[in-house]
Amino acid sequence: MPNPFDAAGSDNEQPTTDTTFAVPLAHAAPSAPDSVSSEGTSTAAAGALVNSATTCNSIIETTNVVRLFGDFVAVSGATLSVKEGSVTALIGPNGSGKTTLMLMLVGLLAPHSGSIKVCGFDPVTQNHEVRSQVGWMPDQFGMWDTLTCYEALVMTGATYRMSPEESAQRADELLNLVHLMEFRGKQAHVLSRGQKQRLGLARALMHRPRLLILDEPANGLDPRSRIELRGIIRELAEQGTTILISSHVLAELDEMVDSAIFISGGRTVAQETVDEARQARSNWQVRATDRAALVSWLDSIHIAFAQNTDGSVLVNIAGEENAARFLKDAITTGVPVVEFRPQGGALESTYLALNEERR
Ligand SMILES: Nc1ncnc2c1ncn2[C@@H]1O[C@H](COP(=O)(O)OP(=O)(O)OP(=O)(O)O)[C@@H](O)[C@H]1O
Repeated sequence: MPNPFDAAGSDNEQPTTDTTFAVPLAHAAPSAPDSVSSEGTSTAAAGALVNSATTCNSIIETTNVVRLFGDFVAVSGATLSVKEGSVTALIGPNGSGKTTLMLMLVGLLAPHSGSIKVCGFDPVTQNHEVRSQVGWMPDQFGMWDTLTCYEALVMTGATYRMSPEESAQRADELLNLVHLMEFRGKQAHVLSRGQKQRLGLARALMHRPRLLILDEPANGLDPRSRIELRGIIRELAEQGTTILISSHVLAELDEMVDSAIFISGGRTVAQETVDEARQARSNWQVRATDRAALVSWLDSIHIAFAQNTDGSVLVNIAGEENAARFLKDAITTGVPVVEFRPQGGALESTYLALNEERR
């Protein structure tokens, strides 16, 4: 039976690649710290897999999670907490361990040490419970290529023990949501990369998961589809779905998420809200129609600045309140400011600062 989670491979495989879809719904016991096999891990009795949740404040809690591949430490200490109902970004450079961590959260890889709780359940020993509540969209699309889009979704519904009627209805609802209705009867292999991403998202949403984990979902999407994806994510969040999303496009995340977890070298290094990140920004770009007047005013108030090639200047002001005061003073003084904005996105600033520290 197809695996809606796209099972991870063994230690020698890249775990993000979909390799097998044969997952019985009643599972065998785990043998951590090996990779959780596609044959599954939980001793939970097979039953309806569609989300029927209890509530908790932190939907994800991890403490000192470590994952090795042979001698290589891919995740060396991940400690994080994701609040129920939030949209949280997982941000880090290439190879920092984001996918490995996500695979452990969804129960497709077992940690070597540390603890993981996803809505109170251990993804290894309570794999069945975790899967019933989590929708997982891997960064690489693996779909049963010969199935049509509609069949692929209905098949996913079956793996979650949804009734044929419910699966059929949900499949059409989701094909509409991700704008793939015109491909409903087309085999998945004819889809473009971006269309496959969208089908992957629909698949992850089939069982109305309480928690959605998305690994670089915007990969391969055109600008319009990216905007739509942001809309879908915000809408799901408004409906109460908790979302953990990894992406390298930080400017997009600024608009999409409430908070971010930063990971570097396999270790979680910071967690902050987007509001906090905005507050922490200190580089502001100012442009005036009369540049000489701007420069002379900055000199008179002893504010250091750097001149940009586009005619604007860069000033360093700590905190948004000070920035607002600076702008008010400039205008009151008669400096003809036409542009005043923070340089770089909120999360980008934190990301750069954190990675600068590590250099
Ligand atoms: N199955 C595996 N076997 C050996 N090494 C692995 C395996 N999976 C991941 N790694 C290594 O673990 C590290 C973390 O990989 P991971 O895919 O989690 O990073 P990432 O942060 O998701 O990167 P990216 O942003 O490029 O997608 C990398 O150095 C990677 O080569």
